[in-house]
Amino acid sequence: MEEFKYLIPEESIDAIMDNVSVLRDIEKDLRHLFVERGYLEVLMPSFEYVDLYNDMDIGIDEEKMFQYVNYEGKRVALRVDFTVPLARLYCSQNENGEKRYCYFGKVYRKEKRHKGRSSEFFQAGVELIGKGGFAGDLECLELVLKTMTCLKLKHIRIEMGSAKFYHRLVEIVDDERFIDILKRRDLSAMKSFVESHHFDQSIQTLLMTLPQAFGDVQVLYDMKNRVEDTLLKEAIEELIELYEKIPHRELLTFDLAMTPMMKYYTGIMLKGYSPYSAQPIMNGGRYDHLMNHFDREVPAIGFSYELSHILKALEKEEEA
Ligand SMILES: N[C@@H](Cc1c[nH]c[nH+]1)C(=O)O
Repeated sequence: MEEFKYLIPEESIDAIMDNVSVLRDIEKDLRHLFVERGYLEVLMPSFEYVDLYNDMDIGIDEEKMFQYVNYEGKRVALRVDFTVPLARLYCSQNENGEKRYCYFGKVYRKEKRHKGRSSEFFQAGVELIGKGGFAGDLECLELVLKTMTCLKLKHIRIEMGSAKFYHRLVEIVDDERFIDILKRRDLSAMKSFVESHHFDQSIQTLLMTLPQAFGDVQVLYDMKNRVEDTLLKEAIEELIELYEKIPHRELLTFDLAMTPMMKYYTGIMLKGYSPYSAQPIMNGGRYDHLMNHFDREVPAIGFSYELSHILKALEKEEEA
């Protein structure tokens, strides 16, 4: 036993020792900004019923949850997401109208094979509940851009996509294989896929350009001229409108091939990238139907930073 006593389970990678003070500084600055903007800090419980996440079909497989069976014989999981419990909180407290929440804490997502990857994600995020449409999107995006200075990273890029665009496209294409091809941005697979279907000409051209439909706002203008479907056009126009109204938009780029990280996204989607992090340092988006699960119609939008990814990116950026 002696030689095993320093071993740790593969779910744990070692403690964060360096730069904890940097992490706390970032957290402090973000908290200050969120609270100043009217976001109420909440400390959410670490445990939720597995059924809550499953019934809301958020797109995180059950195998990714750390679970146990409690005394009631019900399965309980360590928190895998903050957005879902906050939607529950809003509905269970019978809230109405706009509510702004912010949070700092960990979510736990099991990796299949760990490959040195952590299963603990330290998130700092906000949820803006009850503010729909353009006004809500604008408030959220402005806040994202405002937070940039808190992160201490010199190089950041914010990518925007649209779940509305994605869902409509999936509906039109009506073949599951399309999703995987899109995720891989595999041009030759897309070509064979298109050839094996009888889509009309405009959809064919759209699908073939999609894997490379990322970049500055010009991508949106080009794609807008290319699509004929009303919903697809609307989704692109939403992004363009936001871009045109937002100040300090230099950091914004677009990706129409973005696939939703979470199944609950219904409108704009946001991802933050650092050249020094393989994984996104921020994820977010609009989720207008999540609260239907509680028989409520409440629009909402939010985002969360992955503080441990940011910390690692900072270390690498400094080295470089
Ligand atoms: N909960 C999402 C991020 C998010 C917050 N609000 C909306 N989306 C995630 O963990 O990726």
